[in-house]
Amino acid sequence: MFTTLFLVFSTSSHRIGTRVLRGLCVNKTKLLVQKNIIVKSYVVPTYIKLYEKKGERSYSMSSLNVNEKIGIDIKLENENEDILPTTKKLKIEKSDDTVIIENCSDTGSVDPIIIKDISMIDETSNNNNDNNNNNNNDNDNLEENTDNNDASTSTNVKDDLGEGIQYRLRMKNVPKFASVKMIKDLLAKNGCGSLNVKKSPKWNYCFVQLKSREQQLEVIEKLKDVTLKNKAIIVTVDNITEKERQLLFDNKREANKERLLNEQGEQRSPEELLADQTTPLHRLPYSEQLKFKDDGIKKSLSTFRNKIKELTKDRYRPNWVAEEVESNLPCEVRTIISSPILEGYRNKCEFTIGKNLNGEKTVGFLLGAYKDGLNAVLEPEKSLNVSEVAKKIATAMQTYVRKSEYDVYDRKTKQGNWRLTSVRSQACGDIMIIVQFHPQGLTEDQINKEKLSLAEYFESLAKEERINLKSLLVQVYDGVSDCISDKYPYEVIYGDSFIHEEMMGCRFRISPRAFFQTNTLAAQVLYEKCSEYIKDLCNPDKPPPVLIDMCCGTGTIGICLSKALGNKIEKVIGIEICEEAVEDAKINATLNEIKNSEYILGPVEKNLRALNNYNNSTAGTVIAIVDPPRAGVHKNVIKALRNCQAIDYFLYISCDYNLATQNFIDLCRPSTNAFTGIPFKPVRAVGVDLFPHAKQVELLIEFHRDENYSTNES
Ligand SMILES: C[S@@+](CC[C@H](N)C(=O)[O-])C[C@H]1O[C@@H](n2cnc3c(N)ncnc32)[C@H](O)[C@@H]1O
Repeated sequence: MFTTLFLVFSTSSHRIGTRVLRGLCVNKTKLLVQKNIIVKSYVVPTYIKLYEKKGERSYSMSSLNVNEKIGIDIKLENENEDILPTTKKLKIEKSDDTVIIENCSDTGSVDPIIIKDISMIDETSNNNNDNNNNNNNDNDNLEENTDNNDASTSTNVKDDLGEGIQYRLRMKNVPKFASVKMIKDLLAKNGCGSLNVKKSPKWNYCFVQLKSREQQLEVIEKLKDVTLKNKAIIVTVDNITEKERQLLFDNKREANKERLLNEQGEQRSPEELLADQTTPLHRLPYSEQLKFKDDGIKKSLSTFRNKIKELTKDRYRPNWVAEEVESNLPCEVRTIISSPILEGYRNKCEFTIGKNLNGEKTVGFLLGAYKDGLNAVLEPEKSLNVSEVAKKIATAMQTYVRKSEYDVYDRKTKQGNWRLTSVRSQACGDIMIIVQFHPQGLTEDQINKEKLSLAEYFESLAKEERINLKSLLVQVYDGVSDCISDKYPYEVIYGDSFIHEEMMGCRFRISPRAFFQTNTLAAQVLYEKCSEYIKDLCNPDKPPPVLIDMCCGTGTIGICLSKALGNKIEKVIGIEICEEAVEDAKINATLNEIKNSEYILGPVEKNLRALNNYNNSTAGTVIAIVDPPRAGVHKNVIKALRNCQAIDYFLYISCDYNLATQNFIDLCRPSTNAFTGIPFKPVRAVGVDLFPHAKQVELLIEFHRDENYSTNES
């Protein structure tokens, strides 16, 4: 009865990680898994998948469900009497370096199984398996391991990686919206120090880079029992050599390239492919685009209502959820407001410098992501949302780069110098250009010479083309990210280090790192809507309101609203994480004669004293407004809002309503130990289209304190 079994062990949710164990079933008396150093920190798995190899490349899968900590039931989905009985009870014992799983089934008809000499590899080292429940991925995993399934040759592959080993950990159960910063903070908070983290917004996992095996083990230990957004973090070792990493990456790229090219057939021209990528709704008439966005908003708000319904099943149910409404919407949702400008509306574009399909140096957009295998750059000539002046600058940069003695940066070989050009072209005419350059060992003199030449080139272009170039900056960057780095400095090589924009009769200074809404004219419509909502909330018989502008950027919302209300605001308090933006906000308040303002630098979740100050205020109204990044705000912000008795009104502006839904839920859910204070209720909502031809839309929701809550609660 010899057979080869593959086991996927997953630990209990609050413990370490998942591993693939590859082994040889010797006979059916005992299942023995010899552990290596990594398994040291393992606890008894709660979830096991067992694969039985049938022939060269065929596998069947069985589920082994853990029965508490002392045993597991085996249920063979693909039953094979020769190998395992239909259902087995297995007992698990573990010592420091061994896990023994033996049959304790009372049928006793078949002896326990022994699997020994098992080599252990990381489940994730050779594939993209992020989901233990994904059979395909598990099978992929096995496919990759079949070459070496003879237990006698087993080794801990991660110890034999040889040269260029990268000590990595894969952290799973990380919310997609979690930023690198959020994860770094979590690591630092748990005593792991400042570590390098790699994460894409599409991943529900991330990689943590370490210097040694010892550090790796230390971090694993420190991350035991750590949770993020209420989910236990699962950590697995994911060591890899640079060569292996590149190979995996190349293979994946090739596969993706094939997939992308075959997906829609070859009928689409590269320009169409790019248009579908950057402006996926461009084929629809604008009225249909608006309907698409309106429907999306309504669907998401209906989900939000259902969620609150669910949470209030056995307890107080607020009126806005209890009432039967055909639309199932939580509040009045007004028709989406269109953008006053449909084309060329983007005031910020980041162009990649690379090679086009003919191998010529080009400045434009990447056709597909580099990781997807399509790394040709296409000129933005036909891009609907790029302004004419930004196109002109991209073309000029391309001309410059084509003549340059330096090559464009190659994302694969990491050779070459010219990397990116970012163009800010504000509605008022101000232009900022940032050029990113890889030093590649050039001397300071060589780099300075290049900066000088670039400055002369753009200065004369600005004169010839009547471009209001206010700021030209260079970032010398030798990192790997494909974006303008937040950490590396900028050097001003022409003009100032900032530009200006005008909106709602106000003027704003914008520094290179500061956020500014990408469609100025539509943002003005959005802010006008906010001021309309706020005017309705202001009681003329009461003292003027205090406005708390969370994630205030350069101070736009607070300043515009203050002006729109005829400066009848008691005070504007802005909280913002980006230092340059806070500096801008302070200057902008002065520029616009807003005297009663205060700006706080730091994450809003850690700077809520602005709210606490008003906790017992009985004077005027306090209105909070938040316009957070895509992922929404930290739940502590919502907690503080609920607990701040002075705040009866809250405006939420979201550019990703699906991601913000959790914030809406936490704001409106019945009081719990975690979310104290009287909940809010949605009162009205409206979408404003800041992104014609793209899928995003801004959603403004007005929330009020649910005044019926305490009296109705049973
Ligand atoms: C969508 S922008 C809105 C900016 C501004 N309200 C406006 O309309 O121009 C989000 C802003 O939140 C800031 N931000 C991101 N995370 C933050 C945090 N945890 N605390 C405070 N500000 C944050 C960003 O730097 C950015 O300026």
